[in-house]
Amino acid sequence: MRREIPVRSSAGHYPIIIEPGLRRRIGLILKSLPGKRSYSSVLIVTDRTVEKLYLEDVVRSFDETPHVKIVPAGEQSKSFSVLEELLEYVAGCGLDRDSVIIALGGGVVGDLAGFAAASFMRGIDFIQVPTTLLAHDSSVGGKTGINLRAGKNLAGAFHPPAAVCFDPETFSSLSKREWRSGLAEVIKHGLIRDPELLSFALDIGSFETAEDGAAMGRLLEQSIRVKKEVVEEDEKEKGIRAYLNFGHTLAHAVEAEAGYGRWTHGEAVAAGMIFALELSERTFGIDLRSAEVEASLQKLGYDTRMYKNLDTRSLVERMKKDKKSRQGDIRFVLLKAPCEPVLMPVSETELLKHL
Ligand SMILES: NC(=O)c1ccc[n+]([C@@H]2O[C@H](COP(=O)([O-])OP(=O)(O)OC[C@H]3O[C@@H](n4cnc5c(N)ncnc54)[C@H](O)[C@@H]3O)[C@@H](O)[C@H]2O)c1
Ligand SMILES: O=C(O)C(=O)C[C@@H](O)[C@H](O)[C@H](O)COP(=O)(O)O
Ligand SMILES: [Zn+2]
Repeated sequence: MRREIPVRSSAGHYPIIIEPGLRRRIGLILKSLPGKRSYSSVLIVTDRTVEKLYLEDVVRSFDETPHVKIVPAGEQSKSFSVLEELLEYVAGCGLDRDSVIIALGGGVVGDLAGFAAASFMRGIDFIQVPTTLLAHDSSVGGKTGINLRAGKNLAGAFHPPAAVCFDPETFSSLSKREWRSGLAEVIKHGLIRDPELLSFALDIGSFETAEDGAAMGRLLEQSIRVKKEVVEEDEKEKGIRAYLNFGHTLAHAVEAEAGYGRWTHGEAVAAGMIFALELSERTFGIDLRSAEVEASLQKLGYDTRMYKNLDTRSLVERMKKDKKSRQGDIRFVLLKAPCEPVLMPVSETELLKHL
């Protein structure tokens, strides 16, 4: 069954389309986008793993063979060197301002290709074709970018996609580890805004259950709705969008400190969320059932304490470079009650005590 969710953005509206088999109809979708003239050139960006699985289906959906750029799979591709190579390729293929870049893959490909589209000729269209559960988060809202040695996502742009096209059939090839990574962002959306989604996601029991069509549809759609509501209200993170960073202050420090790709983004976010829950409980003197949430996460195979093996002072130094910091003051998204996030400073002393 086809589902379509419109998202309001500074560039107008874009559709999120969820439909089994959609990867075989991307060419048609492009022709049917409201208000779009036909694109002069199409370039698909994908990674080595997704290329083998789904590239041919997408390529065949076009009347004329599109350009293709394949990047290595994994977080290391969100780098200046890969971006530079990609942009040179885009220019070499002769794309112009009426061209479109298609990001076929997970969050890494989406963030990288989206940033290439945001910067090439100061901005051309791009379409997200997400193939991981995690990318329900990364494909919506227009945040694009790459990592610097100094920190995660430190170079990037807000550049809303022209469309987001989910083919849930592509999730069938995801490893358990990638399911786990994606579920962490679903749980985040539950924790900050949707208690019913939170219970459903925590009780999922196994990733085999999550793969079941009905359960997957529910996880995907409810989680997308939370993301949509937040980014529609605050596209450029002037206010409530920062709440989507729940668990990320520590997570991004962990990812950079351990070496990009050592932990998946969702694994790091899961640990970061438990840390933020405990910090919230201490700060506000309330019970947010952090121990229960942690037990559920551990049952699903998350290592919620992996940051314990990393140097505490280095983690704190990295957190100072987080985009939410102001004049070196680290700010965390905490919960003052279930589903009631706040953004507030947390002292270094407090962090060093609990890390
Ligand atoms: N822009 C945003 O708002 C936003 C939001 C959340 C996360 N992110 C970013 O997203 C990235 C993580 O995304 P991700 O977890 O999708 O990582 P990813 O893109 O690296 O994909 C994970 C792995 O799964 C493989 N893969 C992708 N689709 C597959 C499929 N259908 N079957 C089998 N294997 C498949 C990939 O090749 C890769 O090895 C991080 O860099 C994170 O910072 C961005
Ligand atoms: O969309 C957002 O805003 C988010 O914070 C979603 C996060 O899950 C995502 O990891 C995002 O890339 C983090 O953004 P950043 O601005 O902290 O780099
Ligand atoms: Zn995230």
